[in-house]
Amino acid sequence: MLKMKEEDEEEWNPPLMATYKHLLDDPEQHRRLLLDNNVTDDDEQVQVPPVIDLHDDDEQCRAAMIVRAASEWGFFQVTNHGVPQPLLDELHQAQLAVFRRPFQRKLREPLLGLESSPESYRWGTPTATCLEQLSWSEAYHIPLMTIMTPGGAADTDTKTRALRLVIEEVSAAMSKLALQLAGILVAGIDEDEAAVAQCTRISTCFLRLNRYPAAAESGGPKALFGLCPHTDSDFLTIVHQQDAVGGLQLLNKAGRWVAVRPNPGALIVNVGDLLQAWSNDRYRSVEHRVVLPSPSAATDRFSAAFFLCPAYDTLIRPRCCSGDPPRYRSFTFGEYRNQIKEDVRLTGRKLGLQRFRLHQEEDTAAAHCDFPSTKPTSI
Ligand SMILES: O=C(O)CCC(=O)C(=O)O
Ligand SMILES: [Fe+2]
Repeated sequence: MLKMKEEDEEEWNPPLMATYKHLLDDPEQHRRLLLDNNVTDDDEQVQVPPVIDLHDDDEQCRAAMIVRAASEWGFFQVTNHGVPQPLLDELHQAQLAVFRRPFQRKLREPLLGLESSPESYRWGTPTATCLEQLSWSEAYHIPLMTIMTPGGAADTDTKTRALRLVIEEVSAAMSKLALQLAGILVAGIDEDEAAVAQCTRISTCFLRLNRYPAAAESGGPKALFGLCPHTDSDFLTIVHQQDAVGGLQLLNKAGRWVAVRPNPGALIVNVGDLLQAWSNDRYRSVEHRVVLPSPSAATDRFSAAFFLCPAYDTLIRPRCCSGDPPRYRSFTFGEYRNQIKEDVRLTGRKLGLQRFRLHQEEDTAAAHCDFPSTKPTSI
């Protein structure tokens, strides 16, 4: 009986439809989303971010490809990345179960049953005043510190312990990969060994588990953002698209949204704001978004993203080469994070790097804050 209830969609879907009905029912909102934002999930696959085989014997060539992709695209895909496929499959299964818990439980219960559980659950966009600001998704934000801190979980059940273990293993494998890639990117700019160490402390890293409910659930054939356009506020991100349902798109240099179709066996890597500032714009933190799968797909989309962040007191100081003037003032990660929170609170938007630019130029403003509120959202 309980099982049947848990499997009832009405029980486990967040009330997105009811909460945002006023926006969904407004044809003008849809017109703006379709025309101004060109939201469609069937972008031609005219370009694909480079796929880099990390087993390639030629280490120098591999590093050069990574540096080039980060400069030209801000995005690339890696194969033979060292995160075991069975582990990723296990995470996917665990994620299905996690999101198929009753909504009220997701709101109230900490995911990992830890005594101090800073992991948080987000659904929709509490501050959205138009469809362009609405992310039709739910997510768990899990700081690595949570799972690395021993103790406090002794009284949790077997399922929760198993979940914690798989999250721990994925985080460990992804952080190893992220550190390896960050090392290559940092070395591409700065020979100083200390620079690598400075940017790659993992105390503030986090894993995010995303679920994008099928568009059918939104009540019809409407285009919606699963995740609003944004840049990541970290150093480097690794994303696993867990199934064949696409939707991730990036804004290319020509200002065109390009679909990043799921590539089985590949992980997606993207440059974050901190790496862009640190590299004085040689690496690009590009805007990206998730568009909901077409209603005909009628399938939820799942992804997991690992965010490599430095310690809050790490100073991000642009590394300039050959007389290039610094384009940003130095700032700490903590300062950056607080500024984003403040901007979102006051304006509803993340202003990001443009806040720290020394010479105000055009900059893309993302509408989405990628740091969740620390409190679970209520209806
Ligand atoms: O779900 C995805 O493919 C991308 C997720 C993402 O961009 C994020 O969580 O910041
Ligand atoms: Fe992102």
